[in-house]
Amino acid sequence: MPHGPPAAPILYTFPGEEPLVAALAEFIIKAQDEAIQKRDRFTLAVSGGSLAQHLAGLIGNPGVKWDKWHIFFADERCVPLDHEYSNYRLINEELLTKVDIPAEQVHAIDTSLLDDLDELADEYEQGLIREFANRETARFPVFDLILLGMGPDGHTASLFPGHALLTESDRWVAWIDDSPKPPPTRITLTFPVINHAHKCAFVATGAAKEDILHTVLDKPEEGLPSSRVRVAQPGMTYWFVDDAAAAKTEYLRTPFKA
Ligand SMILES: O=C(O)[C@H](O)[C@@H](O)[C@H](O)[C@H](O)COP(=O)(O)O
Repeated sequence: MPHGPPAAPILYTFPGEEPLVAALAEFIIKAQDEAIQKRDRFTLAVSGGSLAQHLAGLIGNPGVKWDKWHIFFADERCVPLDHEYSNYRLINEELLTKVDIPAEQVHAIDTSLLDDLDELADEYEQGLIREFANRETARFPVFDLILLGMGPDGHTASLFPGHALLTESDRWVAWIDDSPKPPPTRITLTFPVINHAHKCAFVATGAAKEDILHTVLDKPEEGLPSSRVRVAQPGMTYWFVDDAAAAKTEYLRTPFKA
């Protein structure tokens, strides 16, 4: 896939949770259909946090072809898979246990490597290489869709403001042991991987996000991690936001159309 400079993100706003959840499901299913048509599979990376509950529109949705889905984690906390902090546990409880996705198509971290973060991140990267090798010729894996959240400090995945990882240009998966949001040890996809996706979509809701959304969208020159998500063309970056989170941003709204 040829990659050009990134286009400006597209902002969709919704009056509340319900229409946002419905629109997000429609958007994901469209991305799924395009991917299956071209590649007969749908590769997705998901974050933790509140994102999981915003995926509820996929449950029981006849448009979803679960057998074609291959799910990775945009970031994961380095804890056992049944730990309260585990992103896998969260997505599993909120979504995966309620749908019919083959277990081997959900790529959790290898928790036998929790004592060696280098090995853990490397093994996760190997999983990406196994998934994407021979399917894409690009230098980086090209996910069909990456779903992200945004923290109140502007972080996304486990890419935090001011962290050395913001300039990582080589690794696909990196680890950190100094996350300001607990727990401290995490692995994360890096910016080159995120920005090579076919599509990347943020979901941010609630008044607690209004200030940071204003900074991230209206002042990208401040270089906060969420502002650095700019998918290379022909890919695109999207924001799914409720009116409460969008209260302060002056960024141009686009009417939603899947
Ligand atoms: O594992 C994590 O901590 C997340 O991947 C993180 O990047 C999250 O998406 C944001 O902190 C937003 O979280 P909320 O949506 O819960 O505010």
